[in-house]
Amino acid sequence: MKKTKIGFVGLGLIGGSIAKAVRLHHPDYELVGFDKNEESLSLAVKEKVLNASTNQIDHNFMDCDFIFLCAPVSFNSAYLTQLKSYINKDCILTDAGSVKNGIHKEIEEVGLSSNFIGGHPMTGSEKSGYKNSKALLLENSYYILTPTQNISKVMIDRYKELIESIKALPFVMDYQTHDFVTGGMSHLPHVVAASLVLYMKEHDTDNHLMKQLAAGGFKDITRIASSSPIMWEHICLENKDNIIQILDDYMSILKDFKQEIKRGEGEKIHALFDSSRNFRNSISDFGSGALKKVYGLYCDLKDETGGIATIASALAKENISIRNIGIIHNREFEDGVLKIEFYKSEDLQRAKGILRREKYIVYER
Ligand SMILES: NC(=O)C1=CN([C@@H]2O[C@H](COP(=O)(O)OP(=O)(O)OC[C@H]3O[C@@H](n4cnc5c(N)ncnc54)[C@H](O)[C@@H]3O)[C@@H](O)[C@H]2O)C=CC1
Ligand SMILES: O=C(O)C(=O)Cc1ccc(O)cc1
Repeated sequence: MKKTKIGFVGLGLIGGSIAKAVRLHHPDYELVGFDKNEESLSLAVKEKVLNASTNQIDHNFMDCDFIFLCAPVSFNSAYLTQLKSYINKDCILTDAGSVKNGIHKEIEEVGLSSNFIGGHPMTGSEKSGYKNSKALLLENSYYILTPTQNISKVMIDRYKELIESIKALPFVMDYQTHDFVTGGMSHLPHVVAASLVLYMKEHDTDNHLMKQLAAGGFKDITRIASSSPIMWEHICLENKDNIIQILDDYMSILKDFKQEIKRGEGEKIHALFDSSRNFRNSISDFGSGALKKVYGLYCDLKDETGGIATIASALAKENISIRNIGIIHNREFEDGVLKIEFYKSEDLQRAKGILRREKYIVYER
């Protein structure tokens, strides 16, 4: 029987992570890749993530069951015409781009709509490149699929199966809804994070006191300002109409803050923060969060040296893998608590039992 074959165009953070996840869960699949960065390609071949690499779109892409386009958004469409000659009728062509309207239109123009299902993993990082890619990056994350009107249900189901097999969570929607929703929950926050950093850069004191003294809040909210400028240039240009409308709506909320502060209206300022706090608290950090399906808990630390290590080793002894662990401080937990995330719901349930048995106070939000 023919082995499942998957082609990758662009093997950076996302392409590399998808390829590594497929390799982890399907060691027998044949993976081929093209990237303009030859170092990434040779590393991927050396690590046996790819079976073969190429420095152009060529016969290596023949007979693929899936082809993933994972270059920066506007570069993905550049390869459609070349790829078309290698794509057979059952090949699922997909992308990983953060914006969908451009690629859906190009796909229509090139005549590949019976092969195309847009794809967008709702996970990532401010880092880029194959060297930062990880097999587990996509695990438990939503993975949005935007099928064309012309694609068969059988093809959608095949794509969903692949995504589920690498432990991500497929979520189907039309590409227009995708671009509005990601505009509000991902593109706007990236623009806001960048603008906060630029505010500090341009308005700090001569001896850089803001930069030196910036607390956790500034760092939390601006982590994503370290993301790839080329990626965000493409996203802003491709989702221009949505982002402009969203920025207008956002700026009107900023104006409300400015107006109430100017008027010295304590009650109204309070109401803005209160309404925001209530809504933020209704978004679970775990489970049904907008970006990641994560299983986690908060736990009060005992006041002793090596407190985190004690908890980590109690869980390790029971073979529970920790996805993420760290102390957080916020208004809700003013003294700081330990936030622990797990890969699986069963691990969360077992960890809760173990920690409560050890007399830790455990919270879920
Ligand atoms: N970074 C993130 O957190 C997320 C990114 N995405 C989307 O995934 C796509 C890839 O992003 P990343 O992997 O983060 O970027 P990246 O910069 O890590 O990787 C992009 C890869 O494409 C290659 N590349 C660039 N131009 C190319 C060209 N003309 N031809 C062939 N290869 C080319 C680069 O050498 C690099 O290996 C983008 O469309 C982005 O919108 C989606 C979800 C999350
Ligand atoms: O690092 C983060 O928190 C992100 O928000 C990453 C990210 C960037 C772009 C996407 O299209 C999806 C996710």
